[in-house]
Amino acid sequence: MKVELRKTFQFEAAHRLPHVPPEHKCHRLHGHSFQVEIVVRGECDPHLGWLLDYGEIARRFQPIYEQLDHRYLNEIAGLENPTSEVLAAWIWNRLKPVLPELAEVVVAETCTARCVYRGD
Ligand SMILES: Nc1nc2c(c(=O)[nH]1)N=C([C@H](O)[C@H](O)COP(=O)(O)OP(=O)(O)OP(=O)(O)O)CN2
Ligand SMILES: [Zn+2]
Repeated sequence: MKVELRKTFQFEAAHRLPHVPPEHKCHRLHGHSFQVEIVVRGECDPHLGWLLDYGEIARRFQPIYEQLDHRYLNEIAGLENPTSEVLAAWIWNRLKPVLPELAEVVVAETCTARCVYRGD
């Protein structure tokens, strides 16, 4: 039985988008409660009744979370232009090697906008 698990995390961070025109609101320093959804897909273990412990997803995401929470994202290597798209790919590149079942990274800066990255 193939299943998909979704585990959501929230972190607080500041950013600005240096490549948009100076009059764009996102050119200014501002902050978000970022929501990150980690999605894994695979075969459900018939004995355990799960693909992966949700807690295991959290443990593997934790070192990445610590690099992001309460940070100024523009100061982090690879996040000099921290759009949702760049951040989703940045998380994917760090998580996929330790979580091979990873299928999607979803990044939401606000309640109304989100970016989905599937590694391609
Ligand atoms: N494709 C992208 N567009 C925008 C990004 C992004 O990362 N990728 N980022 C921003 C800003 O960081 C902004 O903080 C979030 O934008 P927006 O959804 O427009 O925020 P609002 O809360 O102001 O949205 P409203 O629905 O208009 O209130 C901008 N664009
Ligand atoms: Zn923003």
